[in-house]
Amino acid sequence: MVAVSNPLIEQFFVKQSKPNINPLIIPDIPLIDLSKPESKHHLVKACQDFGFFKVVNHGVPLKFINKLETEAVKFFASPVSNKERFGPPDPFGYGNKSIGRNGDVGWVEYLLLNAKPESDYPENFRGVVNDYVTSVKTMACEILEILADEMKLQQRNVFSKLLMDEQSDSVFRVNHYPPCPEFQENERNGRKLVGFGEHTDPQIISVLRSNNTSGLEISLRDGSWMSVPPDSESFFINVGDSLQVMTNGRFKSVKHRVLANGTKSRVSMIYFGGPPLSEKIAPLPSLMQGEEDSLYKEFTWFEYKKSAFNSRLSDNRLGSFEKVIAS
Ligand SMILES: C=C1C[C@]23C[C@@]1(O)CC[C@H]2[C@@]12CC[C@H](O)[C@@](C)(C(=O)O1)[C@H]2[C@@H]3C(=O)O
Ligand SMILES: O=C(O)CCC(=O)C(=O)O
Ligand SMILES: [Fe+2]
Repeated sequence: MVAVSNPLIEQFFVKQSKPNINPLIIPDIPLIDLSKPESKHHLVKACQDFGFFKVVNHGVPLKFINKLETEAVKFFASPVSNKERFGPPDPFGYGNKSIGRNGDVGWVEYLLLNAKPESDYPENFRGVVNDYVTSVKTMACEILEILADEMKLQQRNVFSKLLMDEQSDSVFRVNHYPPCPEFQENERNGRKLVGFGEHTDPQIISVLRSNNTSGLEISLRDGSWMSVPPDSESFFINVGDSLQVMTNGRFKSVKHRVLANGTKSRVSMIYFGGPPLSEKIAPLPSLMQGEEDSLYKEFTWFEYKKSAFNSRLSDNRLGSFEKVIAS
């Protein structure tokens, strides 16, 4: 069979992909059960080894999750003219296929919102997003506080206070990856349709929940891609670039991407916990050992965010903030 060569579709295929992981050596995604005290001992290792883990018994009420998903499904199913009332994203609002301002595209439509409740949310999202974000933020802060405890940092709120701050620059996003029937043929030919191209998240921590459609993949240390089995009852946590810097590279900001599907639509919702714009992002002094040097130049979240939003999705955004250490 011949692959579809519709030029409009072509741009959504992955150009060069590192191999998928060898099925014989698939590692387990770290699983953290927040109701089990012993689970906390695995958190630091998960952030160091993967920068990614799954959370169960998270305490986020199911009714908040379901209400938000219902509204999201309704919104994306509404006429284009309705959705476009909320676009284009500048930076907040409705977007379709175009991601960011620098030419990235994906087989996705989305709503990007300020995590602080705002009156320009689509009507039905107002209270619903607030309930959901408040609850997810509480869970993210609990995780960040356990991490601080486990790393024996004196201030257990050293990370979480950045999300709790009135000025916290946090973002909320709902993504919809519609099925692409034209893609089925290409899938059989081993081609991959990109929903959201490979990238790391710039913030401190991202909390992701999706419906039961697969698509999310994380990049492992050897560069192979591992597919994350979806689980609508759990949350997935990504370490962001800022947490990598604050831990002087001990935690890894995980590279990830989403592949779209020929038949099933994927709906995901992600809270990106970020610090206030004026916050200095630097390795925590209390974490540095002996003569340990900072791996990064000094910058504020404002400076990093500005540089991130001028970059392409797959760029190594932290690269220009790394120090050249003389050997
Ligand atoms: C191509 C881009 C989209 C993005 C801004 C950027 O220039 C590079 C980072 C991208 C990202 C990834 C994580 C989040 O989804 C996001 C909202 C963010 O903070 O950084 C997106 C940005 C976006 O979609 O505008
Ligand atoms: O939609 C997803 O599952 C992940 C999307 C993502 O990584 C992002 O929006 O930054
Ligand atoms: Fe992401």
